[in-house]
Amino acid sequence: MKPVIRISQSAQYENQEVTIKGWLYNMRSSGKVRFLLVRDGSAIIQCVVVKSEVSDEVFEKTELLTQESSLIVTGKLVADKRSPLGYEMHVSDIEIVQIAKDYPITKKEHGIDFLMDHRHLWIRSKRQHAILRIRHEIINAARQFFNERDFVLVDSPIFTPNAAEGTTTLFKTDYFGSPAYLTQSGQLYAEAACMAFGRVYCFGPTFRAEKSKTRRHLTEFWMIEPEVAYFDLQDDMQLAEEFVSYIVQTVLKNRRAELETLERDTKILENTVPPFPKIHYNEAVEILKKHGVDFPYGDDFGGADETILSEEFDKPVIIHHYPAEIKAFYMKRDPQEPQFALAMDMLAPEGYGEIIGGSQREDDYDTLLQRIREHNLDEKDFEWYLDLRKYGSVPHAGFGLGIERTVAWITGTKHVRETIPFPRLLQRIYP
Ligand SMILES: NC(=O)C[C@H]([NH3+])C(=O)NS(=O)(=O)OC[C@H]1O[C@@H](n2cnc3c(N)ncnc32)[C@H](O)[C@@H]1O
Ligand SMILES: [Mg+2]
Repeated sequence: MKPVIRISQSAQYENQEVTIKGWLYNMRSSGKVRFLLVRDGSAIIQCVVVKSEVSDEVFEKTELLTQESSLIVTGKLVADKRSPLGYEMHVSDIEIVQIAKDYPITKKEHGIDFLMDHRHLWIRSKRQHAILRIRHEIINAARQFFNERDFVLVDSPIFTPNAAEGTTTLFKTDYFGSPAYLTQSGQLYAEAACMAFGRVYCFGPTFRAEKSKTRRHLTEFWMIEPEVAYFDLQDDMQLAEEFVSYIVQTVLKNRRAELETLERDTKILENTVPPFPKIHYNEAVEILKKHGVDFPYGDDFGGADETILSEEFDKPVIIHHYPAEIKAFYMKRDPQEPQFALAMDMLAPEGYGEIIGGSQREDDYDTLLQRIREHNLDEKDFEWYLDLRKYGSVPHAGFGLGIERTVAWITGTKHVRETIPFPRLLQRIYP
């Protein structure tokens, strides 16, 4: 029995007979030789079938094979400098598991709607596979970063009784006869957790009934949200830049092959190290004016503004001190300039826009109660949240990093629908 290996393990089995279980990615012939590109999810290897070196039965099997047929190949692994993998297999046996008839995604160009309708198959293609591999790396690095710094994972609930990020983008559901809402952000619960553990993070899907059909918006997206007791805005911004730098440098170290598949220019990624430029909202408005944008002072920045702002810098930029009027109820105001909230957004360069939103939280009971009332929120839904300001309240801050927008930037992918396995958009929840 030959060892069954993952293609990515080839280096450990050079000049040995091995078995690989996978699918036919592509095939070409040259007379009495067949070149099978076999993928197993870890990599792709060229398997060479020479008519004179195998039984007629094995060679005839190659005549039956089609794109994405599942098969088990056995043969000798030999070094080959021409192969991106560095190895190829000289086949001695083939077992066909299933012939794939009329696999719909062919090598020709397909429209995006067709590809999205076949997302469950499209994720097998080289580019999509590379993007999702990098997504995995980003999530792994993010968890590693927090685990190495003594953060405790305390996941927030998905069903919630309240709105965290405004009441206009809530998904409402019936919860045994009472209304409940799919979480927009795990933050409020992370604040409770940080009073118990000091420094926490939560990581999960979050939901926004956004009526936006932009390349940056999903209705279900994944967010990782740290929260730290005794942190202020400055601490928050420093944690954010260290966090993003760690993620980017880890991807550069571990996912070169995938970045090459995506033909990603990594210059700006190489440059993503602390410190990041940090500018006040007022400075950001000046930059927009310099670019001839007639920006209404006091507004939030839109996608186009964020693109202009992010293209001013050769690494992510943090904008802080947004007008309090346009920000969430929980944000603390700057005592020196109370018209501004102690908020920050991180914009990725190259026009990818906002990847992080965060702030220092209001820690005074009466002030927070006043904000809840000003925002016409139901006080009883926030009694627990107000308790955090009754029993040992402390300054604290945190942020949320959107996984999909971060994947889009790092992989150089224009639309977030290609950065999540099964995207949920304004007009799509299939497959
Ligand atoms: N713990 C916190 O302080 C997080 C805070 N409560 C929060 O939710 N901020 S945020 O609304 O700016 O969203 C944070 C990030 O979440 C991402 N985000 C936010 N909304 C979306 C949509 N609709 N689609 C994809 N990604 C989205 C984007 O990167 C934002 O910067
Ligand atoms: Mg935001």
